[in-house]
Amino acid sequence: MITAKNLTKRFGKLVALDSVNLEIDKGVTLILGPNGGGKSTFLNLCVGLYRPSKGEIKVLGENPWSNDRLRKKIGVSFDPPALPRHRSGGEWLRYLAEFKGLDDSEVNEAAKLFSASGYLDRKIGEYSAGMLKRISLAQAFLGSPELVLLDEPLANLDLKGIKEVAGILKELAEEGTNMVVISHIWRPLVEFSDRVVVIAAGRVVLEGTPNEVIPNIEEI
Ligand SMILES: Nc1ncnc2c1ncn2[C@@H]1O[C@H](COP(=O)(O)OP(=O)(O)OP(=O)(O)O)[C@@H](O)[C@H]1O
Repeated sequence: MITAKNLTKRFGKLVALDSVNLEIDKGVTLILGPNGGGKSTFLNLCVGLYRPSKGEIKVLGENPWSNDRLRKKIGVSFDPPALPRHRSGGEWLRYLAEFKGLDDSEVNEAAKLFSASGYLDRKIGEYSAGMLKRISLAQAFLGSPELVLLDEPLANLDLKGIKEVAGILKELAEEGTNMVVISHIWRPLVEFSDRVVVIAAGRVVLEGTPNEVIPNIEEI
């Protein structure tokens, strides 16, 4: 699904990702690692918001940089969610549905999935952090994309919400949704993850099945 070859991203003198070679297959891949390690930078390169400084990245066989055709095929939830404050959640999801060539009914389905239907008419700027997260998750799964990338899907949710959303992600995984998930709250997600990748200081430092990787992450 995703191939990175010598993928490097610099911000001025800072090397956020340093010659990363990584192959992400179908299924669920969990990306872990310390703050500032380069995880979100990797996600931003995957969705074409950043352009590599060196090396290359291919997502579903395409170069993601400024690639609207690819953006229509994938779903993404950022952290913090980057959503327009003066629009309602419903307006934003309908705008995205139109961009992706989807029917409006998909908006209701995605909102229902994350229990966000009750506030689709309210302005995003009025949402609590948890409500914002649910709309952002609905955005990611809108129209059942081939690949969904999630940055901290469990952040800002209360304990009940964490359990609920982890359960939904598990069901979607079992139905065959391909996901790349960055999460500091990894315990509820690891049981249904196929692979775990640890990125620290701009490099992939561990990679394998959960059984191979999790026992070795104490120091992260
Ligand atoms: N747009 C940017 N401009 C300048 N520096 C950036 C930018 N985005 C990220 N960085 C830097 O790149 C490094 C990696 O950041 P990144 O957000 O990818 O880490 P992360 O692993 O997602 O961290 P966290 O777990 O805290 O979310 C950090 O040193 C960060 O300050």
